[in-house]
Amino acid sequence: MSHDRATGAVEQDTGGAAGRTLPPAVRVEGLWKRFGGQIAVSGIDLTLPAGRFIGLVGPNGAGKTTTLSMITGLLRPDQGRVEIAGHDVWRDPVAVKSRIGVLPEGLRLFERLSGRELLAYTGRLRGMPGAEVDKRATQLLDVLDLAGAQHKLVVDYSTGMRKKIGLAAALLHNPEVLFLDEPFEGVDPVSAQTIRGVLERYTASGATVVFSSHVMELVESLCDWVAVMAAGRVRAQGTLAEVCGDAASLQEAFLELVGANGRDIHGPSLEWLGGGNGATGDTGTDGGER
Ligand SMILES: Nc1ncnc2c1ncn2[C@@H]1O[C@H](COP(=O)(O)OP(=O)(O)OP(=O)(O)O)[C@@H](O)[C@H]1O
Repeated sequence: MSHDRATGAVEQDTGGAAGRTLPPAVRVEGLWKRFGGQIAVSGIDLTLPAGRFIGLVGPNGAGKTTTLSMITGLLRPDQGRVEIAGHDVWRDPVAVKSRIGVLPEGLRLFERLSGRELLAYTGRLRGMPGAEVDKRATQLLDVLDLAGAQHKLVVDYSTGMRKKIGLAAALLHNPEVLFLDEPFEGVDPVSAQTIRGVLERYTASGATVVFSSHVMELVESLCDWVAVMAAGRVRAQGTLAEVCGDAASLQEAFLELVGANGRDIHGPSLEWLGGGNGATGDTGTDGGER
């Protein structure tokens, strides 16, 4: 495989195993999205290989959520194509949706169902046999440490519990590709470890995880493939080693790629900030006590 960090061009390793050539988990060509005058995603190309743990990183407003929404069929692109496991997302939505699991940002759940009922309902929507749904739900609730809360209403779940039940719902039908938007945000370290264990087990079986995150250390420790976005464009994509290049860490490579390295954080604009310099910054003559 060859790779160009600057343009993000990648000659694809197709993930072929034992003479079998797998299509990439995700292939994106010329994808655009505008919101009024704002270009959120600017004609990107992405090829994400199957069977990898893939991190999509970028600063706030880079276009990660918009991209993931278009890839998973939640938001219609203005232009461009998306294929998942060789199926066109917009021409063949049923084939695609049966193959993917999605944990979107700001996940909306059925709040008046219990965690177990939510999984039962998700299984029925997916057309799965009830006994199989029951078996998998019990295992997922157990592994994700939600067994004790399975009969509690989702509305009463904490942020971390909501992420975990959302993940269980996304995994229930054993998808080929799992998309997670900020899965670790608002999650405590114990729950994060649990989620991480489940995802590692899932990818070890040959499935693909694509997740967005701002936490470079996390991406560096979990992912073997990374795509970096900034200002609606893909700045680099490839294996972790390729994207890092000569940089000491993904964090350093990231700052360089998004053009934030050496940015002056000691400029004059916040000179009023910090203790001991006067509460109001009022330099007028009427400064006495009232
Ligand atoms: N529904 C919308 N209407 C208008 N503008 C939008 C909408 N959704 C996203 N945008 C804009 O598109 C750009 C990309 O947003 P997006 O949410 O995809 O970024 P992101 O990389 O996920 O950011 P973050 O890391 O902060 O979640 C931003 O400038 C955002 O303001």
